[in-house]
Amino acid sequence: MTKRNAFSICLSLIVSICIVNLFLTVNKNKLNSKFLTNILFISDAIYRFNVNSLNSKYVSLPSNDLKQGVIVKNSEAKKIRDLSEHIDNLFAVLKINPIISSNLWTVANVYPEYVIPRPFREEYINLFDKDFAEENYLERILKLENIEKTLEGSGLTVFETVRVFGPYIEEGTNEELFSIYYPLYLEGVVFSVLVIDVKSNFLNDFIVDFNDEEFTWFEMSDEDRQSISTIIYESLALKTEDRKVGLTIKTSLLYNSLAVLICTLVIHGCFLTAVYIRRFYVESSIDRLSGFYRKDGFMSKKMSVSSICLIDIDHFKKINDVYGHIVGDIVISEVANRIKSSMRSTDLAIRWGGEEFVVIFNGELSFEQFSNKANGLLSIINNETINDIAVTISIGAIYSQSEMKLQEAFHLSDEALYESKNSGRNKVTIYRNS
Ligand SMILES: Nc1nc2c(ncn2[C@@H]2O[C@H](COP(=O)(O)OP(=O)(O)OP(=O)(O)O)[C@@H](O)[C@H]2O)c(=O)[nH]1
Repeated sequence: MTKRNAFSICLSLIVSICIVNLFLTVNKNKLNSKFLTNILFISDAIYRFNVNSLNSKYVSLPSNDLKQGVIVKNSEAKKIRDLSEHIDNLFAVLKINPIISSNLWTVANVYPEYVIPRPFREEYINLFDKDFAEENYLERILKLENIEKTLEGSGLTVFETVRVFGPYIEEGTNEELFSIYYPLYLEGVVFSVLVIDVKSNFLNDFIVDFNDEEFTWFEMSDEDRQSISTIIYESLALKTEDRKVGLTIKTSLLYNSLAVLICTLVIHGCFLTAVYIRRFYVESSIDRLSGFYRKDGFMSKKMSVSSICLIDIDHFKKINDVYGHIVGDIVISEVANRIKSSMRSTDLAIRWGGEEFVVIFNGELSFEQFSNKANGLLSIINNETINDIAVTISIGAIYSQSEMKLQEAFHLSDEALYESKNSGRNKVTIYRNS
């Protein structure tokens, strides 16, 4: 593994850990805020039900059809509140609440002498007949759940009288449930209790649904599992500032590691692709014969330069004609090699034409140094033959204190080159531009 690869993997790993942590934190907050918002929707729906039930009319029993959906204590109730529509509405609203949704089991409104459950189950008739034989239905619930009959003197707000009980197995149906008891008060005195029964798995299902929507892998923590009643009570009953809102939620180490691994592979893959694309781009911009950059990449660039040399092999056509094109190629390649050997890493060489090259000198360079470099190029070629051929070059150069566009520098160098060629070749002509 190369150093660069190892570095990329380490960096990808660190970035992935940060991304996964951030993702989980953001979504944990999102889950808790979704939980709280929907708890408040439940409160809201119950409040509306309360108002509606206070304003509902009374209907007579037993002649009314309503009796089918009502459990009446010893047939004593002669008049009951007509709550069918409101309780059906409440049931429908709770059914689409993401916290409860398909886990909604029963909604029941309990009055002293009658109970209106939705859905109506035959098992409830026996249950109420047996358990509530001695007392009226409401009294029994208030006693069992320790709910205040009157608000006055209790020091509690209406919301704080809510009770959450569970999990327990419901007699008759054998369903494992949580029950939320919501007492309804009129002028501070309780007149009814609304009971919402949900299957015990509701909170777990809420988290699973969230996972499906948000691609998270949250699980209920043991802490949450043991305190579902408290969590629901605190969210429903307490004032915002008193609420310790929130599910603690956990994530498994296995899934966390998997997420980090996938993330690392993706980031590292992107890095490798970027390196590959860059290499492809660089390689495709290199001239194969000389190893210099190709001219096309620089034609469009609005590059600024100060000093450049334009180098042209003398009588190259003759070399081609006498020794052949292949030898001509060898000469081009060797001339390029020799130029390259006298360049600094900051300098840049471009094959500008067939046997014409441009060398751009970057960084600080005095005129004297520049002139020495140009003359050095001349002698590095003419000092030693190439394939037993005496090869010379001519150079036209521009030396400038200030920067100018590459195209402009090239034109000036071309004029200088013309002078070198006209004055016998194997020469350097430098224009100074101040
Ligand atoms: N072998 C070879 N020849 C090339 C290549 N590219 C261009 N040439 C040839 O280079 C020659 C350039 O000749 P000219 O432009 O007339 O210049 P010259 O003969 O060098 O004469 P001066 O520049 O005036 O000294 C042409 O014959 C081109 O065919 C190449 O890649 N390989």
